[in-house]
Amino acid sequence: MQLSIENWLLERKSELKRTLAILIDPDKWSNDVYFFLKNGNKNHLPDIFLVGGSLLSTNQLEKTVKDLKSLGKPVVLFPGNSMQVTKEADAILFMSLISGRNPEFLIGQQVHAAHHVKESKLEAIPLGYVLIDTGVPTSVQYMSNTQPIPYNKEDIAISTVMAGELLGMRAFYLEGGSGASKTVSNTMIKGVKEKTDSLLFVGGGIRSKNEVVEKFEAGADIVVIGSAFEKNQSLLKELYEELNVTI
Ligand SMILES: CC(C)=CCC/C(C)=C/CC/C(C)=C/CC/C(C)=C/COP(=O)(O)OP(=O)(O)O
Ligand SMILES: O=P(O)(O)OC[C@@H](O)CO
Ligand SMILES: [Mg+2]
Repeated sequence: MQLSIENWLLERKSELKRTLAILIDPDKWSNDVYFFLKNGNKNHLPDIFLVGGSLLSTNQLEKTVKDLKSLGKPVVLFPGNSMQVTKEADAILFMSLISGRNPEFLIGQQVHAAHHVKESKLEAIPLGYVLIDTGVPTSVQYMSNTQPIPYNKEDIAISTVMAGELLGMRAFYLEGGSGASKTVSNTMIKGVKEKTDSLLFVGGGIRSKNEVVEKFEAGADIVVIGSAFEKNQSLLKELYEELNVTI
């Protein structure tokens, strides 16, 4: 029987395998990037693709997901709003922005999406999204109209994740937002890790192989790279060749 995406990620976690995710913004998806991935070395593909954006201004979500699916890797929706749902994906991070206090992103968007998600039979992974202030405002902060957790307030981040877990969330996404000027601190990742066994995604501003390794060593189960891959697709090759990140 095929494992659900969540169980597959949990199995990798229990085997201490590091999972590298590439975030694809459908607005930036192009045939060039597609053929680069399709024709390149299959060993240099990430373990999993996330697809989403805090704002989509093109109608390319379905095409992007279908193209990515053809590469043979799991494709998981990482939706910025209720419109970013398509049954073509393998799963959806069904998330609530728990670092913020905007009801629209705590529960409003989820209510809008609920029927569509159920009917699509997508696997939904209940996830707490935790935004950290890394100094420069990000799209997600602006679009969600929420205040991120202060950079050095590990205790707030830890309590937020604990509360999410008590509410039944099974995964957390700790991040500074796309293109963050600095990454979430290793101290914060370690602190959160000590208090939860749930799946931990870490992203935002991760640009180099050293940062990828650091975040895994601090406790990330899944490290997500978006902007750096958009700028330089060969980054994947470098990461796999020099770091063996998944093994
Ligand atoms: C469960 C459903 C259907 C929706 C949940 C909606 C919520 C709560 C979203 C959380 C907040 C949010 C807007 C997250 C977006 C995360 C994301 C896909 C970021 C990608 O980066 P961008 O923010 O688009 O960055 P750029 O502007 O740099 O492209
Ligand atoms: O684009 P970057 O900075 O890599 O961030 C990826 C993801 O965590 C954004 O939500
Ligand atoms: Mg985007």
